[in-house]
Amino acid sequence: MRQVDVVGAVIQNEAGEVLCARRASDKAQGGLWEFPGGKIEPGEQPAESLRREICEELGCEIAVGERVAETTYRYPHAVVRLVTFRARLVRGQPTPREHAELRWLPVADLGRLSWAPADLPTVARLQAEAGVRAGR
Ligand SMILES: Nc1nc2c([nH]c(=O)n2[C@H]2C[C@H](O)[C@@H](COP(=O)(O)OP(=O)(O)OP(=O)(O)O)O2)c(=O)[nH]1
Repeated sequence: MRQVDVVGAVIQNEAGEVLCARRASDKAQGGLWEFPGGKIEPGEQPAESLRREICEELGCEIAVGERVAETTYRYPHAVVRLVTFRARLVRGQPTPREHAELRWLPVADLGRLSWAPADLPTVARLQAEAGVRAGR
């Protein structure tokens, strides 16, 4: 089965809210929420791919920080290895060029969205770090 390496950005604003992006309905995992990002192209370093994808998808610039989580998830169409990184905006404001919707949410509320399955370990990690109890 096709294996894809994907990077996702956990972008937080000054209030600590996390930028959540809803996938367009015509894509794989359409309508589900994700951390914006995309596939690593051959020869790219993960942080480089992430900066490129955010620029293409959201029209802004980020600085990439430490890794949050890494998961491998077997979807019907491919095996996705997702690595998420903390990131902060350094220029511009995120604008949805490819996503159906963008939303800033407090970490405690992330569990209210329907996430792509590969993203759930990142959500759990962020909530554990913030001391949010499961099921809230
Ligand atoms: N960008 C991103 N993709 C994710 C996340 N979680 C997750 O399961 N995915 C999946 C969805 C896609 O199958 C794949 C990433 O694809 P992508 O966003 O680069 O591209 P796409 O669906 O437009 O790709 P394509 O196959 O149509 O070229 O990883 C996530 O948090 N961010």
